[in-house]
This record gives sequence, C-alpha cells and structure tokens, in this order.
Amino acid sequence: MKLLVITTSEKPSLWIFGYGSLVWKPDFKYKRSKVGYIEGYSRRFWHGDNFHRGDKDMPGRVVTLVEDHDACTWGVAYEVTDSQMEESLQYLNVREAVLGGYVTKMVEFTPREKCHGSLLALVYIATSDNPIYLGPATPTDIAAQIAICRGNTGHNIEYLLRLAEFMRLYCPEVEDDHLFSIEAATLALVI
Ligand SMILES: N[C@@H](CCC(=O)N[C@@H](CS)C(=O)NCC(=O)O)C(=O)O
Repeated sequence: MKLLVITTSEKPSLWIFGYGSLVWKPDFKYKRSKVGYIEGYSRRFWHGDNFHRGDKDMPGRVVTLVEDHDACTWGVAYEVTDSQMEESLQYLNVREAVLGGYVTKMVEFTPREKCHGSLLALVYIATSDNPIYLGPATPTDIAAQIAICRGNTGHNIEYLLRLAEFMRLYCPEVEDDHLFSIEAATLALVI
C-alpha cells in the first residue's frame, strides 16, 4: 500500500488516525496530535483480540471500523515526521497488523478546530474477512465477553473503559450509543 507522505516547505510528515487503544496509548513518538473525526465509518467492538486483551481460547473484543455512509468516528490523529515515520510504522505494523490483524487505509480526517482543513491520515482497520473478526453481537453479549477476557497487555475491561473515558473527556458532545451501552452492560456485570 502506498502511504501519503505530505511534503511541505517544512518537513515530510504522515498523519496516523487512532480510534481505539491508539487514542489513549499511541506508544510512538509524534510531533503533534489533533482530536477530530473521519466520516463514513462507525466504530464497533466487532474485532477479536487473541493477544493484547484475550488469548486463543478466549479472544477479547476490540474495536474496528465498519463502513457506514451516514456515520462518523471520533478519535485522535498524530503527525509523525522524519525518523518518527519509520519508527511509528514499524511499531504499529507489529502491534496492529501482525498481532492485531488490522490492515491499513488512507482516510480523510477532519480536525475539531475548524480553522484547519481536513487531512489525509493512515488508519488501521480489521475487515470482516479477518480470521479473528467476531462481528456483530448485542451489548450484553459483548459485555459478557469483555468482562472475562484478558491478554498479554491487560484486561479487556481496561481497553473498554479507557476508550469511554477518552470520549467523555475529549468528545463530550458525541453520542456513541454502541460504546456507552457496552460500557454500562460491562459495569453492571462487574460492579
Ligand atoms: N486500530 C484501532 C484499534 C487499535 C487497537 O485497539 N489495536 C489493538 C490490537 S488488537 C491494540 O493495539 N491493543 C493494545 C492494547 O490493548 O493496549 C485504533 O486506531 O486505535
């Protein structure tokens, strides 16, 4: 896949859009970040995770993007420049692609600050032909799975609650029924 590296009078750079664990744990060096959204996708807990938040016997549930013409998904875009580009892509290739089953796509990102125009950004998406793709389930069933799964990086509950916390802190105006219904159902199970 060809990446769109933006070359300006300053320095070549690449924007990477995160909408799941990347919003609260990018774990790579970047020049700056912007909160904003991409259009035409919904965020769904429909991807399995048998490494970070689950294992082969009990895969956890993590988010991916599904095409949805009328929807938009909020997250964070990170700008990486110079050596940060190679370092971040190498790191994310292992974390997202090799261990997570995500593939890359270029999408149009719109920052919240309206004074800035839209940007092209790289995003990691797990498609339905992915071997660990779990697909749709009710919030109750997704919660029951998240409540009992953990993996090499930690509990699946942490993954869910950190994402919900990000949305409340940085996107308080956004109504994400899918995310918050799963959060409520999970907390009802564990508290
Ligand atoms: N690609 C999405 C989702 C990324 C994601 O959650 N990937 C999992 C891999 S299955 C991950 O990195 N997990 C790390 C963790 O759970 O702390 C994003 O942009 O945030």
